[in-house]
Amino acid sequence: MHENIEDLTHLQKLETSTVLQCLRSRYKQKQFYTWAGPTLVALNPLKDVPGLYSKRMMELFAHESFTYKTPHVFALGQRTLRHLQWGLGKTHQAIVVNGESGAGKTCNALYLLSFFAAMETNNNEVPNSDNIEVLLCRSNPLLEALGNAQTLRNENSSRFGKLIRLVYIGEGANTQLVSAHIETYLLESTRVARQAAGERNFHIFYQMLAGLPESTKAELDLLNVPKWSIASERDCNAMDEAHFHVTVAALEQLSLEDTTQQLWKLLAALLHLGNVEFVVNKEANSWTTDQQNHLESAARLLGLNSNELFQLFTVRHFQAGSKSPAVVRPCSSQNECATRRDTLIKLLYRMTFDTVLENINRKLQHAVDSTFTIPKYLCILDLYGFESFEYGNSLEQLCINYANERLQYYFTVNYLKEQQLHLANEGLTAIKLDENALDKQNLISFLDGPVSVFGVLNEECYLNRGCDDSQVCIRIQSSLNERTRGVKSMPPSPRMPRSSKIKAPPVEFAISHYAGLVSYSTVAMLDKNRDYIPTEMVSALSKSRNYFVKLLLGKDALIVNATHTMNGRRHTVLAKFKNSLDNLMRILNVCDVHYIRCIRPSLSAPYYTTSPSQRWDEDYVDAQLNACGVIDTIKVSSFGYPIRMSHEEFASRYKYLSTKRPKESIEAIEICREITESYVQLQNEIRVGKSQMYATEKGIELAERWKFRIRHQAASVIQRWWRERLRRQRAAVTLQNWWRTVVRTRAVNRVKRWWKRKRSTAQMLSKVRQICVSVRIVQRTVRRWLIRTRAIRQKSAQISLPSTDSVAQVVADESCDHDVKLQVSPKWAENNNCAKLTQSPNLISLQLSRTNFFYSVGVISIRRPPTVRARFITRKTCLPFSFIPPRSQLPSGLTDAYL
Ligand SMILES: Nc1ncnc2c1ncn2[C@@H]1O[C@H](COP(=O)(O)OP(=O)(O)OP(=O)(O)O)[C@@H](O)[C@H]1O
Repeated sequence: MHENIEDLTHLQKLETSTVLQCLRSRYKQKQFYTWAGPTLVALNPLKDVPGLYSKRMMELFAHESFTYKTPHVFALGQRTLRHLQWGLGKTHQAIVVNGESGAGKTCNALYLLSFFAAMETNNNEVPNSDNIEVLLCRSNPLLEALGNAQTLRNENSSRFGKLIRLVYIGEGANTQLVSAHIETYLLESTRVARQAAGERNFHIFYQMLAGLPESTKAELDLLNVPKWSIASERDCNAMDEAHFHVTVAALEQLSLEDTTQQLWKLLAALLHLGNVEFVVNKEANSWTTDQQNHLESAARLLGLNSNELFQLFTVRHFQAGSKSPAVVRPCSSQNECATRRDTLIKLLYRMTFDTVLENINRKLQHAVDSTFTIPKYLCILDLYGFESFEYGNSLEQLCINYANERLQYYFTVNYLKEQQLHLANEGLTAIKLDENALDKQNLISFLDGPVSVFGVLNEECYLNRGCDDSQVCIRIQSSLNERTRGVKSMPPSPRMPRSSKIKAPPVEFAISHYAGLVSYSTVAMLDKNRDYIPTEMVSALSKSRNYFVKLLLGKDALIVNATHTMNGRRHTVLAKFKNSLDNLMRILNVCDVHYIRCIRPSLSAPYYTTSPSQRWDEDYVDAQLNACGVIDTIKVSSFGYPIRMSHEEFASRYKYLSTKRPKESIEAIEICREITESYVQLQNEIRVGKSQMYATEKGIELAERWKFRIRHQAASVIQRWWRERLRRQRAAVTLQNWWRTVVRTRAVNRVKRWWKRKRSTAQMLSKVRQICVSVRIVQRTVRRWLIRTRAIRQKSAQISLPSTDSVAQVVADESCDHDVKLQVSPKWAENNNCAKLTQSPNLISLQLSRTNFFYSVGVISIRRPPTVRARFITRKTCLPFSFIPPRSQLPSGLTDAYL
């Protein structure tokens, strides 16, 4: 029934049982993530799930439309990144990952980090080895080696809280990761000197013992030692050697090679120090040791004198005032010596951890020019989860549970209560909250107020009046009972049951945390809180010949000075922790906080062996859901509006959704109303408040999707219009080209025709010219022939020339032309001199108008040019010839006659 519900707020019945049922069925189906409103519930698969965090998944979730639907750690990452990029809600964003130890906080925080790194690499295309995201991922194995350890609950438990602050600049898609900073909280440094049964020291010791080459081990005197009391070599596992190489590679990649050798030296010194035991010399009223070789080695590695080092552990220095001389006394017990030795071990380890972290931060830090760009922060907080052991909860658990209490309170008050009040003020549906949840506020003041657990512990440390553990316990119990009196929802802290037979003084007090009742032991609590570092220890270290030790101390000396109260007293561990948490809360206050609640399905199920259904422990999960406040979150989130923005911002962002044309005079709130009213689906998701807009994630998702669609459509219209315009332009150009071609073709044809005409006239003229030449040649030839012939005749034959009259007569007879007849009378001819005697005596030619007469040797020829036009036919051969019609077609008047 609840199998496919991806958001617990959509459950019909909002009860713990239905929530559990839904989560269990999803876990069986290997659906490890579920939304609880804006919060992500992450169930620990307890083993690697193929493909769940692959590159392909990252690409899928980087796509916008996936963000709301599918619950996944990448979906939350993408949502947070979008809030940061597009300025939805507050400028800065934070993701709080919490849950109990082994629930999967570190894994989820790392997956988030790798997702943000992948998003950056996508933006930059070519990943550069100096890029922040690359450096961040490289620094992780080093921090894990120094700060993680195997506990009863988790093989790789982070023994420090971590706030990774990613610094971005730019807007929208141009937002870019430019810098980062890692801040740590409460490193469990007691672990370095002592560990609970079945647990291990920090990984780095085992990695070093398994992975260091023999030559280096010999240099550090680490060979042939049967047992290391702070980190037994027998506890080394198969993976330590491989992890050693990863750690060394991380140190190299972060360019911390100089630190590497010093780091091995210092850690080896700590191993040797741990082996130093103390034996009392009653006669001399002093202390000696059987492990002189370890003491010598430690002193050599730390650059100290071995005697001076031993004195630090066995001799106390007292100083009544700043001017009075110090009084020197040997330590009263073996325990005291061991405590002083452990103090040095813890101090050196803590300083090493801080120095490595500082080096990493220096690498990650890039100067951001905030004059032009406002840096935006994306913080990932991976803080230890709520802890409660059956026995021996001490100062560490008190701090851890206090931090969780404050985070939960922040969520309850700053998120739930603030929402309730705010929405009521805005005239929107008010949220009904469980009043008990709000009363948790009182518990914080029970823990850190003036009359409180912290108050008593700090006061005893400052007064230093030699209060024993049970007296401290009684004081705490009475202060708690006094404070809880009259507060109904807060049951008085129960006294731990005492055995009726043994009337032992009380050393345990209990606090009813939001996640359950936890009993704390006051044994050694004051010492832990005091965290006393003898001044002679600091001054001895400052004289060390090892520059690395001096370097570490130089930093810590500053911290020591800075952590003194106004009265000149050193800050206690609790006071320092409270301060750092106050800072953390200040950071969270300026951020939009997103939550990942990690749930471990079973405490006892062995890894890799059981099926998902076997790994499910209903009571255990139920306790964690309550401890994380998931049920409260679901109730509030089902009618909460986590995203807020001003009317102006909303109107300018989503004005595209408005169906009316924008007018300048219209107010932003009116546009907002118009938008929310015109979309039915938005009415319950986005509300118009009196001072600002309220929206759910879903509402913004819908609005963004519609805005995107509208803009897409508008872009399509513009593109279509533009393409149409381009097409028209191209068509106009085509038409113009065609018309110009037509005009040019016509012009060319005209010129061609003109040229053709011109050429044919020229040809005709040349033909006429040729004809004329031919005619002249013929004439000349004929004339010559006539002259020659006449000459021959005159010479050889005795032929008398006919008289001019007879010729004229013949002409007149032969001629049909009356004019000619008239004209050609002998007299007329002679008178008009038209009959000429050529040079040849045998040739007479007579020229009349339009008619030529030739007479020679008895033959008379009358030639009259035809009245018709001569036709000339030209062929391609260009050989002109005149068309001479047959005689029958000759015009009358043209004859050849023989005399
Ligand atoms: N998403 C996951 N996929 C696969 N295995 C996981 C996942 N989350 C957690 N685990 C497994 O659970 C173990 C514990 O997870 P993790 O170290 O993240 O817990 P934690 O809450 O950080 O614990 P602690 O507070 O002690 O550091 C991991 O070593 C891993 O084997």
